[in-house]
Amino acid sequence: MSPPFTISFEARDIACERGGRTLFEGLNFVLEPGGALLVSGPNGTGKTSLLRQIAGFLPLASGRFSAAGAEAATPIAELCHYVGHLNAAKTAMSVRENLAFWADFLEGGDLDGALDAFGLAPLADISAGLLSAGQKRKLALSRLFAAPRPIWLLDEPSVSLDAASVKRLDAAIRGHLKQGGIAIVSTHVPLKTKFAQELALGREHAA
Ligand SMILES: Nc1ncnc2c1ncn2[C@@H]1O[C@H](COP(=O)(O)OP(=O)(O)OP(=O)(O)O)[C@@H](O)[C@H]1O
Repeated sequence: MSPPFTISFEARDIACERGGRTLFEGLNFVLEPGGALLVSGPNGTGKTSLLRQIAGFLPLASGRFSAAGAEAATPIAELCHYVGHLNAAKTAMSVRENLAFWADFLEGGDLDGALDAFGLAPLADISAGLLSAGQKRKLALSRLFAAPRPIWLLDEPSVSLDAASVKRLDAAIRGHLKQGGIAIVSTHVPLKTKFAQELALGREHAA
């Protein structure tokens, strides 16, 4: 699937239960191509859970997600890149091998673009296990460029990043939106990215 993207994404009447508790219910939003959603709320209100539901890792208690546009027949999970708290890197493999794995697995192939996206080219032959926390996060984010996917799900993507890298992340999200991509982002760090909508999850289950 090559940019520019034409997918729009709808969440209708979404509910989430974890450990027998209802975290949220009746969530609705629509994102057009180029739209970004900021998911906010105190700790424990379900930001990660919502992103994991969209990525297909967590079942819906009710509701449905749907996509419309040229690639709408593709399962939602295959339209998404999910970058969560875990960096999903194989520690014994080099940076390049990790990205090559993802490019292959996601049927992409822009390995050089992925290595350049967050400045990892000089570290290409280092084992991922030897990277610093910030470098590991950059490796996880570089996956966004290993294969084009229209919907980016980013859970606290700036954690461990230095100021220059946060700017790079911000610019990467804006570039994705310009190509018609969609970004759904949970962040406590202010970004220059213009979020079309904000979804503030409630406080009743905060801990
Ligand atoms: N596997 C699980 N079983 C039961 N409850 C869980 C499970 N995983 C998470 N929870 C609970 O679900 C709630 C929401 O967690 P979630 O990680 O989605 O919140 P969050 O808004 O992303 O929080 P934070 O801002 O701290 O990252 C929390 O109360 C958490 O304890």
